[in-house]
Amino acid sequence: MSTLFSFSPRSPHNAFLPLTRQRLRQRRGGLLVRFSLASLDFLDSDPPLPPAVQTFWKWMTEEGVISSSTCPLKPAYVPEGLGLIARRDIAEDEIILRVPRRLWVNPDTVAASEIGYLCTDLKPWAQVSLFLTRERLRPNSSWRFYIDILPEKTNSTIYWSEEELAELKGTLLLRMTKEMKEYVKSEFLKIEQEIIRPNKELFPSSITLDDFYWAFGMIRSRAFSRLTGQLAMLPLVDFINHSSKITREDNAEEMNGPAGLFSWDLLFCLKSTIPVKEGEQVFIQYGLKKNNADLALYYGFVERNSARDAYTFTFSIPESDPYYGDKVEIAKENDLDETAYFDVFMDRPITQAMLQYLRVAAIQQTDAFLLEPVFKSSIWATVELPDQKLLEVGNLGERLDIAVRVRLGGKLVLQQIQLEFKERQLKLDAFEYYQERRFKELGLVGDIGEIYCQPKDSVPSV
Ligand SMILES: C[S@@+](CC[C@H](N)C(=O)[O-])C[C@H]1O[C@@H](n2cnc3c(N)ncnc32)[C@H](O)[C@@H]1O
Repeated sequence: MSTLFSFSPRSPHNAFLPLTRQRLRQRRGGLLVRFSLASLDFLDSDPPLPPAVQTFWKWMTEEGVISSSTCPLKPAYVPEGLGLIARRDIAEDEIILRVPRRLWVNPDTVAASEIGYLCTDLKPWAQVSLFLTRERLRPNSSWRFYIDILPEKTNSTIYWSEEELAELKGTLLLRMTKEMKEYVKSEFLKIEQEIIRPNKELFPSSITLDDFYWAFGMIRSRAFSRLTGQLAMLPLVDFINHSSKITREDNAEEMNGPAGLFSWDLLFCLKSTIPVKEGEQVFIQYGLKKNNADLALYYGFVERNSARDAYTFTFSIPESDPYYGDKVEIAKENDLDETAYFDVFMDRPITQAMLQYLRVAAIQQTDAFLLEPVFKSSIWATVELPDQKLLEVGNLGERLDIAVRVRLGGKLVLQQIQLEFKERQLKLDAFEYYQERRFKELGLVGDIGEIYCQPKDSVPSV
């Protein structure tokens, strides 16, 4: 597999060269089938679109998914890579694409394929990853026109080199990336041993971990799952890019409808949630709840918007806790677990759920124990803002820019949390302790703290 980014050990910042159009053209070579492109004049573009994209568009036309006369969209080079441009004005909530189920790549597609019977015990993402990896290596794959338009990689941190990942030191994004890669690797090793090696006739080309990472990255950055209920890669729909200007997520619906000349099928329908003028790019919202670390991990970009700056705290109730069972039970009753994750966003208060979880976890411990991890000097020693300066200097390249913004976002949020906890610490004396409240409820403690040996109501008055 060729690589998009070249590295020079003497110049670490070369690792972060931006993805230029020239590079984009190189990555999507692919097969140019001799379709007549006469009816697809609207695909003319400067610079010209890669042959693989033209072939793919033609394929979609032949499949009856788009009509060159009525399709409101065309593919084009945009700052986000490839994207969809309006060929005419588009109205709010107008359906702009309909992709029939027979063209979705999902666990049903895998089940119906030659390797389907081998994949029944795999998780949906692993099934589709193995399928995509295999189809990519098969010269005569019936999915060739789709696979040829998929990029070789994105800027998702799962594709970053060790040198690039080193820029994320101290961030949760680094841990999330490493854990995710470890998880994918362990699934791959199992699949390799139990499925690929014993079935060489079905897997004639060798499949590497990097091939599997590629497929996983494509799924993470392009698959849809909300509507179909199961993960699905949706050719054509997955040309759509994200914009922070889009504030609605209800961009799709499913319906039965015509799917080609003589067929009827379930259709995945993509809508534009805002009106778009002819010539403008059509966008969707990839997830309002995602923070910048999520965006970097899944899609390989971040937003320059402090509302996405977040720090994800991971809290656990230790098994050694004498009240472990009770506490986990309370957590589960509140849709949490022995380990819980809480995003804290810039300029937004800490959520009640996080404070409640912490209180439960700390019952019968001191408040200092509760807060200690947050104030640990090893964390705070790094909480100054040299990254702000780096951003001001600018011209960092795409990946270093992502790393610096995620680091800085996390640090700013940690600083905000430190202030918030300090303020709470000052007010601690005025707070009622859990035990105190419980004792009051039981009548063992009075309003001003007087202690009774028996419930107050049963204390005889003298
Ligand atoms: C569903 S694909 C969209 C099509 C993609 N641009 C392409 O060239 O194939 C998602 C990928 O597009 C890119 N992308 C989408 N929205 C973006 C944005 N707002 N900023 C930067 N990159 C974006 C990222 O590489 C992301 O992983």
